[in-house]
Amino acid sequence: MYPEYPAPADPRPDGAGTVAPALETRELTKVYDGANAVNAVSLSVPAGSLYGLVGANGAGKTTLLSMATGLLRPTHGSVFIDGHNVWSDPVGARGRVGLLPDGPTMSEALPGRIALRYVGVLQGLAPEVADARADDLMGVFDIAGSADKPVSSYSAGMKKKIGLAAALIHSPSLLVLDEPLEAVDPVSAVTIREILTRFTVTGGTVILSSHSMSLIEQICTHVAILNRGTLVVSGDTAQVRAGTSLESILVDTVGKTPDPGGLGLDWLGSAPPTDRDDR
Ligand SMILES: Nc1ncnc2c1ncn2[C@@H]1O[C@H](COP(=O)(O)OP(=O)(O)OP(=O)(O)O)[C@@H](O)[C@H]1O
Repeated sequence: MYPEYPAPADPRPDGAGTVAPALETRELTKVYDGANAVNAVSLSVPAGSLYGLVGANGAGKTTLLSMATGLLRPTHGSVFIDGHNVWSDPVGARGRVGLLPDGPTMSEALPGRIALRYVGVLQGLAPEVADARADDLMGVFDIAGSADKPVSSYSAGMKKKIGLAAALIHSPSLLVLDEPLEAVDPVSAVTIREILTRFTVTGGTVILSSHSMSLIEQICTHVAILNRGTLVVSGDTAQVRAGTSLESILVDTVGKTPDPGGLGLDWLGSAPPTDRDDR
């Protein structure tokens, strides 16, 4: 069940003449132990965009995406998916989303094909449709050979792929992916990138978090940079880059460019310990 959360005072209309963003967060905030993990983030993800979310470790990406998809209760703020409030209209909002969370996505005791069928049926598909789509997806992601093995036996990259298959199986309009290419081999990464690009060409929207600046620069139409929970910049990727690289913008934003001579690790490179005197 979804936690109760008050509807915002002025929910965004989805009415005639208005194209609602695929995802919109307004003043979204999460406080942990008195500190803002996410700090009043207002983000608008246009329908049909491939939106990258970047930031250093602990910047708040997972927390933001978890709140945006109704998995985590915000301390403050609101979220709309295709104009539907995630908290006051969870059925209208959540069915439109395919989510690849950071962590386990399904019962890992089940064989891959059965796990996918289970997810598909839970999403409202007829069992035979879920079976057919599960086979299609496992084929595309090159894990069909492991369809009858328990998901718990899959490698990290295979788990990522079956998680992505689970996110896609009900043909959502919005894909929310936390680090979709983490641990995925380069060949499979090309396939996933093609799938995501094709998904947006056919009208879908993707928001993904990644530490791969080259991935974001190559496939994302839009990008947002988070730093310590705060949205630093967002918009069209080329405009955000402004002729430089995302990596240098991120490093400048975080402000921790290491001085190679000043890391305080002078002992690194010294001879390893030999026999200890006290042995
Ligand atoms: N359940 C929790 N309890 C307390 N603090 C948390 C919890 N989850 C996250 N945090 C804190 O919130 C901040 C943001 O964490 P989050 O996981 O969203 O960052 P991230 O950008 O996804 O990081 P990474 O790139 O390392 O995955 C961090 O300071 C983290 O320690």
